[in-house]
Amino acid sequence: MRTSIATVSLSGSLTEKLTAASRAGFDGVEIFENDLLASPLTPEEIRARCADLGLSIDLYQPMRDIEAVPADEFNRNLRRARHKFELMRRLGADTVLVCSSVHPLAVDDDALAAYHLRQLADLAQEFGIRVAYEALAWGRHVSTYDHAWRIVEAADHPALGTCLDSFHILSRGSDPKGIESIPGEKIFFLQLADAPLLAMDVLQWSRHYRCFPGQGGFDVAGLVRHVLRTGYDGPLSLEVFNDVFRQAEAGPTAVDALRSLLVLQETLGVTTPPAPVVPTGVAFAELVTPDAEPVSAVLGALGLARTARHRSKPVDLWQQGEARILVNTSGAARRDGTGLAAIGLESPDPTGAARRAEALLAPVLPRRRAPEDAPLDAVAAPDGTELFFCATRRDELPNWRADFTDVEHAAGTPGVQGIDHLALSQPWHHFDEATLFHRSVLGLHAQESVDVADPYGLMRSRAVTNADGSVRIALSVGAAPTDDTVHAQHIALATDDVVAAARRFRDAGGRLLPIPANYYDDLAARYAFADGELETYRELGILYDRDAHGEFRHCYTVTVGRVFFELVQRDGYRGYGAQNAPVRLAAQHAGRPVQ
Ligand SMILES: O=C(O)c1ccc(O)c(O)c1
Ligand SMILES: [Mg+2]
Repeated sequence: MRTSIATVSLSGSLTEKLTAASRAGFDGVEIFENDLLASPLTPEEIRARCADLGLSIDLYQPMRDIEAVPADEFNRNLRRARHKFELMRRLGADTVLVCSSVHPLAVDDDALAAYHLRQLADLAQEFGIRVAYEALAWGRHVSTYDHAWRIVEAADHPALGTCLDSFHILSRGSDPKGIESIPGEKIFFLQLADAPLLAMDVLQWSRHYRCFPGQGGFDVAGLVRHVLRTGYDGPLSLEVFNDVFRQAEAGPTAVDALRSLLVLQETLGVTTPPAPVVPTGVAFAELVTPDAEPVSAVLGALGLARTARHRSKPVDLWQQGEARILVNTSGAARRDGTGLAAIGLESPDPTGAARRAEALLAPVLPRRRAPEDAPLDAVAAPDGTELFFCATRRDELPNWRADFTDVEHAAGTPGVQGIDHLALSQPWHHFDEATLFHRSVLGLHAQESVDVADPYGLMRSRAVTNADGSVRIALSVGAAPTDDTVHAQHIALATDDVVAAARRFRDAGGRLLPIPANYYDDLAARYAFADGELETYRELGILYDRDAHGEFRHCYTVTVGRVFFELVQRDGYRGYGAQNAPVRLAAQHAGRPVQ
């Protein structure tokens, strides 16, 4: 199907918006009136720019407060409409959106509304223009799609149809099944937006919190299914008013937007991109650092051993059990300190996984490798983390491990069994995009988002996982864009005895994050522990939580660069210790070196 996006969904000048929509691969745009008014380009120049960019202008919008108003007011509206239709002729746009009136003088009179819309359609027809009437969820007298349709039906004019907007329909809890009784050719336009399920004023909800389909809580695909049954063959057009997208860079937002429509069409069975290849484990996590020494000291104390070195690059493999951590000191390594740069995901079909990623607009990374290295497919996540699709122990497939040569090493200390989860902080304007990316590109399941209090802001966190929990990635975003505590990343290592692992770490010279005594007093009030248990936790800085599935004990190392480690003992527990995160964040702030 054709894809379109309203310019209001993207940041920047009109030219920047059009360029971003075109680069992402959209077929058309809805031009939002304010974007045109603020543009130095003439309508003819905008038309030419769109043509050069391969974009059709699918809708001009909106016209407001047209119908069911007093006669003199309506006559002024017709005069205004004539101006706009002339403008649209210059633009080469043939459909205009009219949203239901919120005018204080508008009357509750469907016959009058139909009469006015018929006159407007008569005028529009002279210009070869079609009028699409949309019910705003907060319209004064017309606020539901079926009501708007009844008026359009009564007006009975070939240049008048309706515009359906998933936000207005689903935010009011209307049943979208009734859409099927509208003839497809009378649905002149379809606008799509999702939104998180919030209990708030619907106008504020619409103007600030809309998001792309699949990023909120509405069944947008279900609604589109009803629309398609009518025979509607116009574009799927995104109209998303969102405070974050207004500030984010237009280019990535447009890609995120188009990805949402690709996934939607897949859900509807309209297209069949390569199927998701769900990762089955974490092959490795790769840290880049300007100085290997501090991070190597922490890894050594955690019981990992430096077992191998890349044969052509300055990359060491540290290992214990199934936990594999690469430490990369190459020139490409970040100058801003130690960071988590790449994740190796164990994939049943690495090539298929890369094809899926590419079909969903993930940037496929060039294979920066020596001729003898294993050809690894990799894509970039929205935060820039490189995701490698790996086949670690399958002889028939290229194995990244074969690029490493074993080095002599002491055995390391058993205790750590594998990587429990990875926590990646997202740039503040990429959070919804990151969730949709991990779900759609990698086929991971997104859990509910949780809010965590940080002393200097609120952190949102959302985990994406595979079915058996062997891949768990916790995505988070902080309120303060420059706060490096909130922006730290971490690697959580699984152990079946966190007390022993924490002791060994400390005895080997490692520094655990100290946790305040008040936390343990509270734990004592909430749970009954065996004699001495709480004292041990207090001594080591071990945190405790419990859910319906089991108990959770965990502790943290101090931070190196932007990275810290967590030791995790998960006895059936399914969460991530969100209950304890505020205490952990406060402790990390307190422990930061004074600047
Ligand atoms: O919020 C508004 O005013 C507005 C304008 C045009 C639309 O299509 C819409 O859904 C909302
Ligand atoms: Mg709309």
